[in-house]
Order: sequence, then structure tokens, then C-alpha cells
Amino acid sequence: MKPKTRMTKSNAQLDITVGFDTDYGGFSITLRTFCTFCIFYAMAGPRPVVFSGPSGAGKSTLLKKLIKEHENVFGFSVSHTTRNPRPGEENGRDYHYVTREAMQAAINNGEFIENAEFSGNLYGTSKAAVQAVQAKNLICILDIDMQGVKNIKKTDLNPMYISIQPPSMEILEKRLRDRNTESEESLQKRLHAAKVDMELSKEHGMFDVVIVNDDLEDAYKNLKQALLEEINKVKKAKTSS
Ligand SMILES: Nc1nc2c(ncn2[C@@H]2O[C@H](COP(=O)(O)OP(=O)(O)O)[C@@H](O)[C@H]2O)c(=O)[nH]1
Ligand SMILES: Nc1ncnc2c1ncn2[C@@H]1O[C@H](COP(=O)(O)OP(=O)(O)O)[C@@H](O)[C@H]1O
Repeated sequence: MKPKTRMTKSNAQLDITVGFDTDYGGFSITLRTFCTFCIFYAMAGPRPVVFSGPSGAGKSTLLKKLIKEHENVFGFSVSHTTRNPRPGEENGRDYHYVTREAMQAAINNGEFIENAEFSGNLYGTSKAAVQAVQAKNLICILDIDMQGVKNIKKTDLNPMYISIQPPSMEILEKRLRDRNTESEESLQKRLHAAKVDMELSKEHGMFDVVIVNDDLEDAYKNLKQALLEEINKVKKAKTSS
């Protein structure tokens, strides 16, 4: 086996190619490619989790419970939106509330991993939101609609996909009405989107796990069970570091 090294300079960067010639052929890799690969994986941290499902299915309720119980394991990717804050919501915690002009400019500037129009408003996941969570070595949670799911599947984020579904359209409508956050127009838009969402979520391979949120405690137990392996991995990594 004959080791070989080659150095080249391109775009003001030094590439060192190392490799071996063997009786069976050659092998080589540039150190820059190798280092980029290592740095990417070190920065990426644990595998993110995408939550999706119709508006009113109980995503926020379940996620808040999960993050509260495991604050050293999960971190929420704070999306941007052009919708108005609801009473009790906080800028920077629940969403970054922005104008359509500011958000469109940031999208055009390449600052978003994905974005979508939902019920007359823009929503999107910024690269910075995901990086902020991953920098803390936490499992990054994304709460996004079905368009977001499809767009994330085109990226290299490689998350686990979980769908939260309501027991029925009737129960979904009742929960949305009882939540008392929507105008009749916004409620109807959400119910229409929910029908589409519930059909699409049945597509084979769209989600890794589907949880029907009938009884809240049962749904939460199922959610924790689905995430148990990932939770344990993060806990183990934290105790050994
Ligand atoms: N694609 C995408 N969807 C998002 C994002 N943030 C929130 N959503 C989705 O937008 C929809 C509306 O969210 P929201 O206005 O908070 O209403 P709610 O779902 O009724 O509580 C939900 O389906 C969310 O999952 C995002 O960054 N990207
Ligand atoms: N299992 C459940 N049983 C009864 N009500 C629920 C359940 N899960 C959530 N809710 C209620 O339903 C409404 C919608 O839940 P929310 O978490 O806001 O949904 P999403 O984030 O998916 O839009 C909220 O008022 C919430 O308190």
C-alpha cells in the first residue's frame, strides 16, 4: 500500500488530498471535504422532530407538555409569522411576529429553510431558529403545516415526522371553537385546511408516527413512547460529556 498526498490551492482554500494506492485500486479524500462533513455532523446535534397536523389537533398542547417535562432535551424552533399574536402569546417565544414585507424580504434573502402561506398568513422556519436549538445540543422541534412537511422533505434536515390527528372533524371543530382564538372566517379556513391535511397525512410514508389525540394523557404517553429512544440518546450524551 503506497500513501500519497497532494496539495492544491483553490478559491483561497488549501485542499490536502490524502490517499492510498493498493493492489486493488486507489482511495483518496480531500481533508476539506472530510472536515466539512465532520463539522456539519458535530453542529447538527440530535435528530430534529417535525410535528404536523390540523390546526386544533393539539400540537401546541402536547409540545408544551413535552418541553416542560424535558427542558434539557428539547428546544422549540421559533417560527416567523405574519399573523397577529393571540392573548398570552409572546414575541420570540411562541413566534417571531413580523410584517409580510419584512418576512418576504428575509425569504428572498435566503434566511428560511421553508415557508408557507396558511389561512391568509405567512409562516416559516428560519435557519437561525433551527441553529439556535441545535447549538445547545437539544432535539429541535418544528411545528409546521403540511406544506412545510413537504418542503422539509426536500432538505437535508432529516427529522423524524410525527403527525398529531384529532379523533374526528366534529371534535376538531368543537376544540377550535372552544379555544376561542379565531374569527368565524379564520375558523372556516382552518377547518377546510384540516380536511386536506387529514387526507394527505394518510399518504404512505408521509409520517413516521401518527398519534390520535383523543384523551390527552394517552396521546402524551404515546408521544413520549415514540420519542423514548431519542430522549435517552440525548440524556446519555449529556451525562457522558
Ligand atoms: N410551514 C410552516 N408552518 C408553520 C410554521 N409555524 C407554524 N406553522 C403552522 O401554521 C399553522 C397555523 O398555526 P397557528 O396560527 O399557530 O394556529 P393553530 O395551529 O391553530 O394554533 C399550523 O398548522 C402550524 O403547524 C412554519 O414555520 N412553517
Ligand atoms: N386531548 C384533548 N382533549 C380535549 N381538548 C384538547 C385536547 N388536546 C388539546 N385540547 C384543546 O384543544 C384546543 C386546540 O389545541 P392546540 O394545542 O391549540 O392545537 P394546535 O396547536 O394543534 O392548533 C386547545 O384549546 C386545547 O386546550
